[in-house]
Amino acid sequence: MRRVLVVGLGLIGGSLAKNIKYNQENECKVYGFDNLKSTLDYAVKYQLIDEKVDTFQQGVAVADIIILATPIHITINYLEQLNKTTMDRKKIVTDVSSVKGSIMEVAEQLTNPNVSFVGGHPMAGSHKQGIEAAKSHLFENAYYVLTPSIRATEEDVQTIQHILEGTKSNFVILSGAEHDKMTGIVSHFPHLVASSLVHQAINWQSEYPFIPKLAAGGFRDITRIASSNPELWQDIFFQNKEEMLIFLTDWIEEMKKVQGLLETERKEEVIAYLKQAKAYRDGLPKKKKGAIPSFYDLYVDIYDKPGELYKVIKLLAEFEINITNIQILEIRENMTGVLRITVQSEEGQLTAKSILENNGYEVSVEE
Ligand SMILES: NC(=O)c1ccc[n+]([C@@H]2O[C@H](COP(=O)([O-])OP(=O)(O)OC[C@H]3O[C@@H](n4cnc5c(N)ncnc54)[C@H](O)[C@@H]3O)[C@@H](O)[C@H]2O)c1
Ligand SMILES: O=C(O)C(=O)C[C@]1(C(=O)O)C=C[C@@H](O)C=C1
Repeated sequence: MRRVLVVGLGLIGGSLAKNIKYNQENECKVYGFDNLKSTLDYAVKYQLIDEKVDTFQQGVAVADIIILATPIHITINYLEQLNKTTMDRKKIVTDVSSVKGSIMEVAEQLTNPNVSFVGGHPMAGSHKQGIEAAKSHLFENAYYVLTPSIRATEEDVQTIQHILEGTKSNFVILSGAEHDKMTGIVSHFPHLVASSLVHQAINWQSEYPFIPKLAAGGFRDITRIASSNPELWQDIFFQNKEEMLIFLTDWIEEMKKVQGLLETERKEEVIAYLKQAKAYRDGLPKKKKGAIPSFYDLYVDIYDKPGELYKVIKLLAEFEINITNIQILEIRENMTGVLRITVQSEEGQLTAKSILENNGYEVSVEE
């Protein structure tokens, strides 16, 4: 039995712990540590882990594999602690941090011969935080970046991939620098822009108090991520500060260019600008599901209450949405669970999403 320790049982750590516990039950025993007692108690109560440990060091002593799923600066601190810890055998250590450069800088300096570090970052998440938001299917079809340190062997990388097999994510090996450049572009910098758009609304709010009422689909879509955990994102911005500053300079230049186009009434160029953006956005790869033809799935959060499943199905039936598959992904006593509903077309998927959302359900789809 491999002993896996997950440190930090929030959204990401909780999701990974749950996933490993249920997919590797014959191969792995999952230990959990979190410095919030209520989180640790929750993990035990709802069986996201097999056993809790009371201190980081206690967990390290028992573990063969360690997953650090804490805020980035704390993960760096734990790496430094691991370096100083005497160990009787080798431990494979991975993390989930959204920034890899600063983590790898520390990881490459580790001198403890028993620590083999393989950096990790699942490219999926949510604006929610904490163990209550953990979902074992969170990483399905997502890319999962691995950044092995110099000391990690090919076999160590394979071991990490093996214990994470049940996430059904796609592993890709990148250097820390490649990772931070690309995630800076498609994740970190967009976050700053989303928050700045909200600030723009706030700044005009006193003059136009009706603004929030007009904030319909567009504003909500583009600013969803501004509802994320501010401490986490502050950490990400500063850990990837060099790249963020480069993108900020690029963005200001770009905005000045667009400002010029508007001021000088260059309508054709504005159409070309929007067309190019549309073509790129429309062409983003859809998440594929292997050799099986396209599915149109919706993930619906439901409560463990009698009649919940019936209510969802009834709603969709009333609007003549044809369901081709339905699966309860996880539901435990007194806890929210997730329903995966498959419909026949993209149109059906979007209609079902808006029907369910209008009836108070939280729904996500893979776009
Ligand atoms: N949120 C996302 O979308 C996302 C996606 C991929 C990766 N990540 C990365 O995952 C990591 C965790 O983020 P999250 O979204 O799960 O945050 P979270 O707030 O949901 O979870 C963090 C957990 O770490 C615990 N923790 C804090 N300090 C600790 C300490 N000293 N010792 C032990 N536990 C401690 C907290 O109590 C909490 O349970 C971050 O490094 C982040 O960059 C986040
Ligand atoms: O979906 C969201 O809310 C996210 O912000 C998830 C997201 C992303 O940018 O895609 C955010 C940070 C992570 O490191 C990985 C994924």
